[in-house]
Amino acid sequence: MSGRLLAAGFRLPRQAAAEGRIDLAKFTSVPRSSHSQRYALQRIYTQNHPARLFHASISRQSRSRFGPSKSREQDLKAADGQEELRPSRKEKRRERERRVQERLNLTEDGKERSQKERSQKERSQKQDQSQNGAKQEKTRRVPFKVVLAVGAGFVLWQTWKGVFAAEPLNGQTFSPFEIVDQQQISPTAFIITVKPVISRWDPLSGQAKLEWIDNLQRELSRAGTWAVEIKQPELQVARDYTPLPYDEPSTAHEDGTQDRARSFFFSQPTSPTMKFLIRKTDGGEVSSWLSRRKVGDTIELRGPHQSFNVVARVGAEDGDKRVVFLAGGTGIAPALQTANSIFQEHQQTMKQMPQVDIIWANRSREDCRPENPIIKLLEQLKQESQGKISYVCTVDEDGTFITANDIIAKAQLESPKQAQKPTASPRKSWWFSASAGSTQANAAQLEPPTQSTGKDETNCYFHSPQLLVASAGEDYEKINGEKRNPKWKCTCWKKVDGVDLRIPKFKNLLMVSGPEGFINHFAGPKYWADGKERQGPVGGVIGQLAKKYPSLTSDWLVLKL
Ligand SMILES: Cc1cc2nc3c(=O)[nH]c(=O)nc-3n(C[C@H](O)[C@H](O)[C@H](O)COP(=O)(O)OP(=O)(O)OC[C@H]3O[C@@H](n4cnc5c(N)ncnc54)[C@H](O)[C@@H]3O)c2cc1C
Repeated sequence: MSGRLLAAGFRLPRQAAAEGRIDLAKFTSVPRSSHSQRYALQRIYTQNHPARLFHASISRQSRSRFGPSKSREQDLKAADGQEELRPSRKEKRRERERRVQERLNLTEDGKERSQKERSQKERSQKQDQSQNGAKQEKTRRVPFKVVLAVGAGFVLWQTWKGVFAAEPLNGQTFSPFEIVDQQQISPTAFIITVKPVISRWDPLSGQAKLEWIDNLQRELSRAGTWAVEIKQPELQVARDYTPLPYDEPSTAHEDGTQDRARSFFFSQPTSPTMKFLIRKTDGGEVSSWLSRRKVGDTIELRGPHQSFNVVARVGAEDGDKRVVFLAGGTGIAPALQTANSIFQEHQQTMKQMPQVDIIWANRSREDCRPENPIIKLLEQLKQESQGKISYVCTVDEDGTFITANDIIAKAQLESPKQAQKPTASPRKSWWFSASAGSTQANAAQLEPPTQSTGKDETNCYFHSPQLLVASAGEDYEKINGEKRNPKWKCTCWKKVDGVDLRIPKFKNLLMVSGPEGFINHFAGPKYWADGKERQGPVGGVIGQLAKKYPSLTSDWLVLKL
């Protein structure tokens, strides 16, 4: 077959060349071995010559014998006009080039795509970055939101704490108390009894709240003087008022002893209520408003505000210490607190209890009647303390005023001449008995001072008259805004047989409480400095007495309330 084809293939171009239709020189370079090239010659021939029919017949023959190749069939079809001719080499090359180009284009496209992708990627990266930035911004914003949320939560919590979760009585917010009793004891004075209002929002149960108030009063009444503020809501002003000693229930101790139950006002000793003795002052903003309150009304209290730690100041050295209290009118309330706290402190050691003498000055006779609950209370304290607490009631109407002689008598002041007289050797306290054997040995036991303060009493906060002048009566450290603990430990030093020992040099107390004029008359005025009312130097009647009786300066502290 190939021979015939070849013959046909070469004969036809020659004939065509003879007829001048093709240039055979062109075909010399065509390798004969290549079937495709030979076929290309045929194509050239048949394209331009009617002899294609011959070619078609040959093709038909070969097709019948071997079956047409696909390309040949295409050619035949093309010859028959049914199909397009197979692509020439050039076309193929073009096609190839095109494909290459396409591929290149593709690559370029790819490149483009990759570029696009890259740019897209970059864009997406940028987007991502921007998103990340946004996220970062978000994350940056999140803490801000968190801060806001925390801040809002804190404010809410503080509000909740302040309004609902605060202690039933605290120094920051006013707490509602209900008036459960009101007792008129004289034309101008009355006692109100209040108990905390129980709200369903309270974190403490009703009973727990009452117990809390009970414990607070018990704790405070053992230290010294304290007061709470009562608010006048219409004018938004508040004044200090002194709670009366509360009813003390019976308490059992580990050593088997038991404190007696004390009930000043109620048959039932345990009554978690607070009582105030209030005098209505003409034109007074708060006292007048309080006098118009009825049982069932609500008043608002803030505190407690502790002032003098009388137990720490008077001490319990030998039982020979004295407290003289000059009280004018409602000034009896801190006098009762003082007597009660000293009595509480020494209930188990009555021998060491200082003598407490109260001189109560009143304007009207009515205030000193035995039916007056305050007189009853004083009487009860007197009896329970076995005379260690005593009281005298003076009435202006009767012309019985407190005089300088009363102070001298109660304080048992001695003039220097009397003081020079030989006296019995002083009784020894447990501090002295501890140093009875070897003073040096016991000195070490009692922690001798690392720096010798010697006789310098000015460093002793509780017992120094010099430090007391500028004191605002703040004997307690603030804990959570409340004054609860003694502010300073006493660092008084006392020389025993030439050795400095850490022994508090206790002082007698001469306390003056009442209206401003009363205090000014007996102890001289207080003064204001740095927003606080200071004790000021001792003046008035006591100041005059101190000139005559030096022991009033050396052995006594004058406290103004
Ligand atoms: C620690 C402490 C504890 C206290 N404890 C008690 C207590 O237990 N019981 C008690 O009753 N009191 C107590 N007081 C006193 C109490 O705080 C009040 O001072 C008292 O009740 C008078 O207050 P008020 O608002 O009624 O009178 P305020 O309005 O303060 O008036 C006081 C006086 O000044 C006069 N006055 C007021 N404004 C004027 C003016 N513009 N011009 C001239 N005169 C004026 C009034 O007529 C009145 O006589 C205590 C005080 C302190 C500091």
